[in-house]
Amino acid sequence: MSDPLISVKNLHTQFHTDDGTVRAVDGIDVDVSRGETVCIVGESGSGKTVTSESITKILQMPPGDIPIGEVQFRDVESVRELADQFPKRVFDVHEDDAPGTAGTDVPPEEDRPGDEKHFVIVEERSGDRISRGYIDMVRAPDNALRKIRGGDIAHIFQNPQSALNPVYTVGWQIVEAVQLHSDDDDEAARERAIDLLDRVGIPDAAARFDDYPHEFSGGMKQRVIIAMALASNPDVLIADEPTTALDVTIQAQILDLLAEIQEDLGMAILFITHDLGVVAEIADRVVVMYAGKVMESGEVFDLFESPAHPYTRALLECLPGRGGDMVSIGGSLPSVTNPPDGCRFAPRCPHAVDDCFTGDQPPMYSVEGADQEVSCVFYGDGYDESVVQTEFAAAQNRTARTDGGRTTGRRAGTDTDESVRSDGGDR
Ligand SMILES: Nc1ncnc2c1ncn2[C@@H]1O[C@H](COP(=O)(O)OP(=O)(O)OP(=O)(O)O)[C@@H](O)[C@H]1O
Ligand code: NI
Repeated sequence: MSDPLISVKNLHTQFHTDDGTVRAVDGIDVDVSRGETVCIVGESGSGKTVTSESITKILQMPPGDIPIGEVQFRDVESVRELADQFPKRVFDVHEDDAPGTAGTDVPPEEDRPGDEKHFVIVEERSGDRISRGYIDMVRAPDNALRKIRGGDIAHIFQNPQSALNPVYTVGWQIVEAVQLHSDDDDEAARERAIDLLDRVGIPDAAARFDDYPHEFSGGMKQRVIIAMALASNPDVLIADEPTTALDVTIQAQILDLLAEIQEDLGMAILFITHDLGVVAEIADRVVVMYAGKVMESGEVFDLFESPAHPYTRALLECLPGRGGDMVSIGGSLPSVTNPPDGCRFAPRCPHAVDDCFTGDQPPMYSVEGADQEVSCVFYGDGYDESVVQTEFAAAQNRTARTDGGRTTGRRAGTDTDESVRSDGGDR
């Protein structure tokens, strides 16, 4: 299997505020491969935007800070290009191994202190040519990041208004984006801009070239933004709620457009949304975030078919047409400056047992028979995962019955502890 194009590893993004350190993203892993759409989904405040902005460091730093973690950009062309310009670190090359199976000896991050300068990591060569490696965007200096941002990795945002300059024509703004990444003269750039407008479905593109942003509807503006993002032929598109401001019909059209473009160009898309309906439309893989942590990740059909984490189940039940009513999840996100021990979702989880309230967030366990991983103690040894695979709402009722109504999350489910633990973790 080939490497993902983007590998977010153990990312921690914090904000130092007067009220303490906000742990907005608290050790998450996300992979995105070429041709793949990965959706990060979660409630408001779960850390989706901060994650996406940490990847290319468009995040304001300070107040933002990334004390731990790597964002590996594994585009070998970019690695070669930057390796020529910046100091690079070469790790052991296993030339004897069969192609594509070479092991690497890249030490874990904590064993590479003071290595900031070496953000270009070469893992493998064939002859003199770099064949495998990555750019660690967290450590990359601004001049290296500028090459990648808007070129190899493009961002689109929720509000097209703010991304377009009202005083310049739409055509001119795309020409500018084209020329930023090519040597095209004005004539060639103009032609390319019209092609791009046409590509994103602006009717009569040549005639609209000289129009100003205010002459476009919201949906058409978002198409223009996508055209600008495509101007550089990016390998990765990061889209943060790009359709949230649009009405449903237009939203569906924009999602179709992105899927189409992806099929044509084979780029990787990281798509941020709080809307599981949108996820169902476009995702290949899903990452469910909650309070700065990943609760569950997996292939979209598996995850919708059999959500593993109680939080994912709760989110899915909020979808109209599922589980009857719009059930909203009781309670609210935990404190971001002083998060609880154990699973971040435990205080709101109807299945929580004592182990859910101690230690760190549970590790990511593989879900048997599915392409899915879940951070929930019930998937560990000695637990029976079927306990959490009941309907969320039903489980809530049952908890209320056995508990005589739950006043604190802390004791929820303790009187069912014995039935929950299955000896030796038989399945
Ligand atoms: N500049 C900042 N200073 C302090 N805290 C911040 C800052 N930016 C974000 N946060 C906090 O980080 C956490 C994650 O925010 P983020 O914007 O990533 O959430 P989100 O999942 O994108 O939510 P939404 O769906 O509302 O966009 C929140 O608690 C937020 O208040
Ligand atoms: Ni956001």
